[in-house]
Amino acid sequence: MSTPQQQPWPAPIAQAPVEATVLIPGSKSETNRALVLAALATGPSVITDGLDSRDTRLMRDALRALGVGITEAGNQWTVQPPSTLSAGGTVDCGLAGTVMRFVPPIAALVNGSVSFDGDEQAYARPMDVMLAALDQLGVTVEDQATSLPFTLTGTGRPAGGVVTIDASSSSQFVSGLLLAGAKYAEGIDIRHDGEPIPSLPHIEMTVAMLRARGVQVDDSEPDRWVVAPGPIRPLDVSIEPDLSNAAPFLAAAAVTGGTVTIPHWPTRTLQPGDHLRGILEQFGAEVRLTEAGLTVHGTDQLHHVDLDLREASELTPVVAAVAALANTTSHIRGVGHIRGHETDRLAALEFELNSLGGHVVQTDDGLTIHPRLMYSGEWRTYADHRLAQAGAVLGLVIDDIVLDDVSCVDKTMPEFVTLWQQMLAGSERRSGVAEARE
Ligand SMILES: O=C(O)C1=C[C@@H](OP(=O)(O)O)[C@@H](O)[C@H](O)C1
Ligand SMILES: C=C(OP(=O)(O)O)C(=O)O
Repeated sequence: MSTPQQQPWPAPIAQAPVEATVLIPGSKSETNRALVLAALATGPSVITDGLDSRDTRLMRDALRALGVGITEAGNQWTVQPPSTLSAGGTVDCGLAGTVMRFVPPIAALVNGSVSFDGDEQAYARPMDVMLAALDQLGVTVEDQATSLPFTLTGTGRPAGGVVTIDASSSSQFVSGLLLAGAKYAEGIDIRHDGEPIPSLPHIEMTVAMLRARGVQVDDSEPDRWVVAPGPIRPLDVSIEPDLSNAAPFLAAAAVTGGTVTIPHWPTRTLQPGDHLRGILEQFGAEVRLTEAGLTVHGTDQLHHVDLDLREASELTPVVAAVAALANTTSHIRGVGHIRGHETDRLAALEFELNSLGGHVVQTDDGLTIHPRLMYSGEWRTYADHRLAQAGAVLGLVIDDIVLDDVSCVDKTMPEFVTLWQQMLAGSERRSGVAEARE
């Protein structure tokens, strides 16, 4: 299906330490969960400050293809669930994990067929676990497909009950089944059997958002989630800023010795991006959470780190970029599954950092990063928004880094380039660099 046009981008160097306050748009993970739950609810819900990006547009269009009414008026979207979900549609998943893992369990509620496709690159992302789970639930998966594209045929109301899966390749398999499970006749009893599940905070976010809508979820046993059948209450919600998308901006403060504030940083949140506070401290930055938001102040020290990022694996590319600029060798562990993210992120980071002069080695479950003097060159982004963010961070302090394609930021933050440029322009004005150049 259609993919965005490639757009090369010379990543701007920081002429001065960055000094900026950056407003970060809404959380992808929260927005797409809020949309799905609103679509399955017993009445209309209003979502305020939802993220408007490719992944959430794909989700809105996917739900519309199933007959859900969604009207958008500025920063408020009203979601009107249909009395019955409709069959016959095609869902474009793009490269969005949340669309390809959250929508099929809803399609299981349709009496008839729904087809799923996506970017060619999405065909490589793990789907086998979800398709096998749906098969256990009585949904027909045409041609026994194990990845995108595929067609599902449901009978209207799956029985539900016990489903045993190995979710070690993505927490989204558990979240997807949880989100729809209350609508199955017997609810759902998900049991994980395998290596540890990554990104557990994202599953906790799913559970919390279900409970906020009156759904009973028992997660008292490790690796087991039991959802009672029942209605999902409509709920009007405001979406938090996307804390993972704050990563490159906060990293900019750390690597340039500047100061960046992100307003509206929640004091309590289930977003794994909140781990950035501890991570940046370990790199040697000063981190303060006040009423003004989260402020990161870079010091003249960039320490190496030894981090298990299993819970917050989507931070790996930006963390790896910072680590490549640190004083000595860093280790990132617990993220073997990100080989199945937008691209094989471990291979991509190893290759790209090494091609700029770094010395990075993949391990079974992460990266060993030996900082070296790095030099100008092309940074390939592999259609991965977080690779683009990592390249932008490096470009702040290494001359002439050119991203082969920055359009991929549309996935979760279409305004990335504008916000990045504003951050740098404001910093130059404050430091007087801009005037000195004129
Ligand atoms: O449920 C979610 O919203 C997400 C779960 C995580 O997926 P994995 O468990 O596949 O890492 C995360 O990396 C992704 O960006 C968003
Ligand atoms: C892994 C990510 O996305 P997705 O939701 O497509 O899995 C990500 O945003 O880093």
